[in-house]
Order: sequence, then structure tokens, then C-alpha cells
Amino acid sequence: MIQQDASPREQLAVQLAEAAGEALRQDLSRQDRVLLVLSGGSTPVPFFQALAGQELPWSRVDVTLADERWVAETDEASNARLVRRHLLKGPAAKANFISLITRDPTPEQGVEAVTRRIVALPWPASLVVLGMGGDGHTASLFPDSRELELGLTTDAPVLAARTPSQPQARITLSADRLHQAQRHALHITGDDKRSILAHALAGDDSRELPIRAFLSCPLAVYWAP
Ligand SMILES: O=C1O[C@H](COP(=O)(O)O)[C@@H](O)[C@H](O)[C@H]1O
Repeated sequence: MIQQDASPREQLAVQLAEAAGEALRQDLSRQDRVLLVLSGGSTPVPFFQALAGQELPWSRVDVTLADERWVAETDEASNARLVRRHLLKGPAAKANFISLITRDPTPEQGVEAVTRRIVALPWPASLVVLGMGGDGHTASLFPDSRELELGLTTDAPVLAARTPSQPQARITLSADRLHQAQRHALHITGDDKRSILAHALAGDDSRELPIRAFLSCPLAVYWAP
């Protein structure tokens, strides 16, 4: 429920959590297990907190990430750490979380094992929640990455990605795999991201702005100032 004094971003997070909860409940009425794919970064924290409060049979929910930095889960940059801290609490701790990280030193070495974990999940996902960076990247499909072309075109579910603009190596679901969902949402905040989204909507080159690869999923946009 939205509190009277909640900020626009908190209200947005609650609306998205309610929509996600509803989507999962709908699919759980027809199937045994459901899959939820989440993004990391700084935007989703209030969403994760609101989602943790949704009434769901969490033990039947598989949760994974659209992408991850190749760092230990104890690292502040870890998306898994974010999910564990803010979503997998109380009843939601019963959800089955599938990390995109292995003990291998590089994502190129870990990608095979991660792929095995990912393909074993109950696809299509009920919902993929994407984020978007200031450069139009989504998941770890970055405009300046050598692996962008591969990420946008391969039918492999998972790939390693390196990007000059980012300090850590990454692992990411491919666009093809991220498309395999019943529903897609984009969660963004701030005027800068609204302008980037407007720019993305005005063109069609996903190599310039990778978020374009998802604009016609269809994509439900959750934006607040
Ligand atoms: O690097 C990443 O950034 C995007 C956007 O993050 P934000 O901090 O601007 O909200 C995120 O969607 C992605 O999962 C993450 O790895």
C-alpha cells in the first residue's frame, strides 16, 4: 500500500511491486513455479523492499538477475548482494535465488556453468524488470562493449561482457533470453533517464542505445522524477 507521505520514487516502487506481485500470482495460479528476472544498480532498492512485502508463496518463486558484475557477493558492487539485502527477507527469503556468479576468476570461464543454471529455470519468465543506465545500456548490454553485437543477436542465453566504461567485467543474459518473458517492465527515475528514453523512442539503432532492443516487447515504463 502507498503511504501518504511517500516520495514519488517510493510510490513508483510500490506500484511496480504490486504489478510484479500480481503477475506472479496470476502465473502461479496456472503453474507450479514462476521466474522473476531483476536488474541491479541503485534504482531498484525501494522496489525490492516493497516487493518483499508482497503476499506470495515465495518458495515457488525463482529469482535471478538480468546481469551481474564479476565480483564476490560481499562486494558492494554485487547485484546479488542487493537482492539478498533488500528482497530476500522475511517470507520472501523462501524464494530460490539463482546467482550469475561462480568461483571462476573470469566470467568467460564461468559462463558455461551459469548458462546451465539459467536454462534450468522455468522459462518464459513471468516478468523481466529492466533498468537503464545514462548511456542507454540495459542489463550489461553496453553501447561501448565489444560484446554488444553478440549480446543483441546470439541465441545463447548468457554471455560474458567487458566494457571500457566499467571497472568490472560483467556477465549478462542475452537480449534473446531477456525477451523470453510474459511481461517486461523498465524501472527508471530522474529527468536524465526520461530524456534518454525519449531519445531511444525516437530511433531504432540498438547499437547506439541498447534499451531500444526492448521497446516493443511491449515494455511497461515505470518512471518517477
Ligand atoms: O550496471 C547496471 O546499471 C543498470 C542501471 O543502474 P542504475 O544504478 O542506473 O539504476 C542496471 O539496470 C544493471 O542491472 C546494472 O548492472
